[in-house]
Amino acid sequence: MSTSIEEHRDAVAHLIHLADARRRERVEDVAVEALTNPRRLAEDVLSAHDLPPFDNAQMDGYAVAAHDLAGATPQRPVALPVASPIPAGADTGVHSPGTAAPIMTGAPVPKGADTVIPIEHVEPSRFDVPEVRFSTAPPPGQFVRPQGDDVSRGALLLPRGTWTTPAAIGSLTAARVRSVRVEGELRVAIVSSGDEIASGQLADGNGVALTAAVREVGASASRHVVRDDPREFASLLDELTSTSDLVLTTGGISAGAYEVVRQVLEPLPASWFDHVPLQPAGPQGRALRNGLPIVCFPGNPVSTLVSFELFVRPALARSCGVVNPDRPAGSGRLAAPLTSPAGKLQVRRGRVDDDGLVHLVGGAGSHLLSSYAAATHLVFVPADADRLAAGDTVAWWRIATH
Ligand SMILES: Nc1nc2c(c(=O)[nH]1)N[C@H]1C(S)=C(S)[C@@H](COP(=O)(O)OP(=O)(O)OC[C@H]3O[C@@H](n4cnc5c(N)ncnc54)[C@H](O)[C@@H]3O)O[C@H]1N2
Ligand code: MOO
Repeated sequence: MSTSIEEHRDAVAHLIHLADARRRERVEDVAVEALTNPRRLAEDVLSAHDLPPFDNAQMDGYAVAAHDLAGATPQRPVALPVASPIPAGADTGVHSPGTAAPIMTGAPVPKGADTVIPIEHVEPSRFDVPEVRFSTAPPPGQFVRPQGDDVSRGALLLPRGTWTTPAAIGSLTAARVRSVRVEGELRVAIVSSGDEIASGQLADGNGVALTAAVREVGASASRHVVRDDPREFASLLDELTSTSDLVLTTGGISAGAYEVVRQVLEPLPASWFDHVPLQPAGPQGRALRNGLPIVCFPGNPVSTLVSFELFVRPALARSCGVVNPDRPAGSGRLAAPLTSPAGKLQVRRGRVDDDGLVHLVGGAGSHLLSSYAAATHLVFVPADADRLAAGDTVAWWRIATH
């Protein structure tokens, strides 16, 4: 009895779990500016500074001492002479009592002033006048962002386990943290096999596509090409054992005479190479070699990408901390009839229109990569159906993100 799609998916998820454990064994110091992919902080980060670093204005307006405006009303406004203006970037100065100093958003509030009056509440609403009037008594502290309001010196800035999102990186940079200790990245090696690829007769479309797919979920990827030579493949795997957490191979697993991936890996104790009831991407494989998890995809380009979507992407995205690791799923009515191999789950490429109708894009052939590129959805035709009529309901995953 052949392995079910679910069994293979679960076994691959276990391999990715092992890959994730390899990743977690490593921590490294990384420059904050180099944190392009989200990483997990491996330790608490404390702030060495108050943020904001000084009391500063929240509004463009006038800095005053609130007690100078005590008793101000529209009927009895208080007039104050205008002091020197304070732009953002100025040093913290000293406020002259009984004056109002023009102050810009973010500029340091001078010692002795405690309140900012927005320019629109000042009469006249201008900075280039010798005197201004105020017709309300503000509460002390109004529109002043106090030193240390966001985080105070010595306090926890970001706890261990935080993902380095743009906000986290911004926060670290604001606190002048230059590098942080983070958990290792999940390093995925992508190995394309085949003399036709190694010689350049065909371009390594699969390797480049998988590299992009792996990076898209936040793992790091390296791309390698080997000839149909078992020794070359084995020696590359030896090398990858210390530099990678997971290997994805493409090609070399079916029934031909030069199936290098299968030849090298199938004899290993934990290996499995067989077909799952799926079209395309029927032939599949997996192995564990010297502790290195390896997932093997068929070489046809559509088969490779469908394999990645079904068997690897959800678990890999979960390991990389993606909040919604599964593709958005739904269902809709077919725009036209189709036929499908009985007994196999068929995965077609499609688009869903504004009315929810599902249109197939291109044929079922696993070499039709440009139709895959034109599609926005994977469309699933159940194993128990060998034909469907227009109007029948099919399930889909939305694969387009742009
Ligand atoms: N006698 C049988 N032949 C085949 C069977 C079968 O069951 N019995 N299965 C077919 C199916 S289905 C598939 S899928 C392929 C899988 O074969 P492999 O995984 O061994 O892949 P290759 O033979 O190496 O290549 C298949 C195809 O893909 C092209 N390819 C390979 N690598 C790349 C790459 N990196 N970039 C772009 N294109 C690539 C390669 O040139 C071939 O055209 O086996 C069928 N045969
Ligand atoms: O399963 Mo193959 O992946 O049909 O082309």
